Amino acid sequence: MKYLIIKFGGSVLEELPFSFYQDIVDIQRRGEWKPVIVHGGGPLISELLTQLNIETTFVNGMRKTTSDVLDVVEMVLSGKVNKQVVRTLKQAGGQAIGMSGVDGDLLQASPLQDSALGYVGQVEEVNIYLIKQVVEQDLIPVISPIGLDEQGERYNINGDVAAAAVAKALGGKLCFVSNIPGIYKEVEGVKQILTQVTKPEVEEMIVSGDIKEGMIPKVKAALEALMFAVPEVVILNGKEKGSLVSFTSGNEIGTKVVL
Ligand SMILES: Nc1ncnc2c1ncn2[C@@H]1O[C@H](COP(=O)(O)OP(=O)(O)O)[C@@H](O)[C@H]1O
Ligand SMILES: CC(=O)N[C@@H](CCC(=O)OP(=O)(O)O)C(=O)O
Repeated sequence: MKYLIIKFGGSVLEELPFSFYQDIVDIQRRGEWKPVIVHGGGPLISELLTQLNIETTFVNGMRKTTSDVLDVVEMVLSGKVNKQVVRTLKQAGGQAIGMSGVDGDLLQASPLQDSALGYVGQVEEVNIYLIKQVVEQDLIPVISPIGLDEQGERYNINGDVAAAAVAKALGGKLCFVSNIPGIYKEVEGVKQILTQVTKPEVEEMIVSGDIKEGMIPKVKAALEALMFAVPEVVILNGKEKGSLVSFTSGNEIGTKVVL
């Protein structure tokens, strides 16, 4: 069974064309690939935090998460965004089931070493049996990135980190769908999209500042996934119609991350 882990973030969520969801349903129907969705929703979380007058800051693309922030993160991701994605897949003719990483120990987590980030977690284990059961029922799993530790404490997990963990556990291809056509690099004042980027190049671009903000956890997660049995990782633009189908058809699209 070939799994395709599709991660889309808040950057593109509101702008994804309806055809993007239809493409996911089509891919599932054709049967070669089993789509598993992991989503983010960072900007929507920030919006609600601002409305509630709760301060929010990021360190290297990760949100500092106090317990007040954590409540809002869970509300937005596992409530609003997760159900919106399930609903849209239904409108596109598919059947999806929304799950948070909290449900059925789907994302077993531990706190990040960086305690300055508060309740931010990393994934220790993924309950792939649950995902496989759902997939066998011809349902598309839609996963929100909140994890639980052994004591039942919840953690905010970056969506890219969660998607890489799911891809690693399933050994599937990983597709980061974002609002940019790939990773760009400025060469003599001109922005160029890279068709492929290697681990040493990524590391250098983080140091030079060419890769910044939300792109940092994305490329780090991509490299981590590649080091553990994920056959392919690509970053592509969800606003570009047909981009996902193009990727599953083996065409060169977006930026491929390689070791
Ligand atoms: N070198 C780069 N190439 C492309 N995007 C970059 C780069 N460095 C930083 N970014 C930023 O990363 C963003 C994507 O990350 P993020 O906003 O977290 O997206 P998502 O919500 O899809 O996870 C882009 O919109 C862009 O602003
Ligand atoms: C720890 C951490 O940063 N968690 C993210 C979870 C959502 C997310 O990853 O959203 P995007 O995919 O839209 O970036 C956050 O709180 O914003």
